[in-house]
Amino acid sequence: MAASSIPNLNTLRPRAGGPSGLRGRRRNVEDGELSAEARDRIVQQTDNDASLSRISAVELGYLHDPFARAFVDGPVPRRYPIINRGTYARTTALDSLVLKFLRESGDAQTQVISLGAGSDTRFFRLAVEVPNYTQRLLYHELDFPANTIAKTSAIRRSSDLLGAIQGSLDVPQDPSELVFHEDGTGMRSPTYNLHAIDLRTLADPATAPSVPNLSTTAPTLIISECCLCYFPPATTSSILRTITGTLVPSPTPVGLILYEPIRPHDPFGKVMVSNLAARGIHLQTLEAYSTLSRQKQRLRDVGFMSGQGAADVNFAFEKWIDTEQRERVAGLEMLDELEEWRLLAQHYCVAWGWRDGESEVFGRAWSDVKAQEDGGG
Ligand SMILES: C[S@@+](CC[C@H](N)C(=O)[O-])C[C@H]1O[C@@H](n2cnc3c(N)ncnc32)[C@H](O)[C@@H]1O
Repeated sequence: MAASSIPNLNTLRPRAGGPSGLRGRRRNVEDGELSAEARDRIVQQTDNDASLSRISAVELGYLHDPFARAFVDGPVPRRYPIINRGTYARTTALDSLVLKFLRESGDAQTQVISLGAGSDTRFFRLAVEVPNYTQRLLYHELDFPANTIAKTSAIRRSSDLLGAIQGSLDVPQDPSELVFHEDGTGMRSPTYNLHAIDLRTLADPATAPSVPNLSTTAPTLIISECCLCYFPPATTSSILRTITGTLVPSPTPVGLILYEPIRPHDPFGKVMVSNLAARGIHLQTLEAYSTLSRQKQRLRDVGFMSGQGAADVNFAFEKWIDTEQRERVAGLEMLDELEEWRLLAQHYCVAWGWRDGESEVFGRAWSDVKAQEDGGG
């Protein structure tokens, strides 16, 4: 397993003797030992791990995703059963929040801004699964140039990815609607847009780069799936304030979905933190937003005042996914240690919050989503 394969459900599994465990590691990589470029590279490469986990879950039948393979060449190692289940639960949980928002929006134009999207396939899956929504959806993915260049090149090579984008356009035949940047770092279209932007440059609204094709008025869903956790808490708040204050200002409704690790202070959490440190990653948000209530408070602090909710992945798997699907997933692979799955899944959370304008689109979409209280099962 690659040393850069962090941090998701895969490598945070605290199995001391296992391939991703601590045994054999003599010391952690201290922050000061790495240059800023080296630290950025480690963070960029976390996408590779997310992508490999997605493919493992797809190939074993957990997820249906005809696009996951388009971003990775060669054989993909099979992940542990609890990791595959985690990838399934996380993807399904986030999908359900996204779909509730799109469904509730009806015929209105909508927008998604996916921060640190990496090789994420959500837009492409939506384009084929719910094409009636994606024709009215402006979808923006932001990541480091290193990752958007790779994704742009994969899109150019893949008739399936291109077909999904073209199929989402109202006028699929018009080639002028789909433009690849000359430098190969991204692309734009009336639906799918890929931007090479270092998110830290959004922290200061005065110098933030423009995001082409961004609507200031369409109800907007921001997704951070294991991304904002890489920044200091003050930087994540500034980035979110720039988006909600300058790029998509009030009264446009804006919702946010976060997926990131939590609970660093119990024995499992401590190993999780050590595993990350051994690879040169110090997640500052993990300390600051360590519980579900702290996650909800942070959402309020950055202006998502109309509503907030949070749940760990174990809760989302138990309460959001219907019995039939859970039984299907349970039948795919033997899960030796149910307790290990629960522990792992309790250390990742989905948090969501919104600022509604008059339309109250997020309130209608999300107010009935089952949230979890801290300490609750
Ligand atoms: C763990 S990966 C998650 C990828 C994707 N969201 C998923 O869940 O499959 C984290 C992503 O955040 C991106 N990222 C982290 N810091 C970033 C920054 N400063 N600017 C742009 N992207 C960043 C990384 O490059 C990487 O693609």
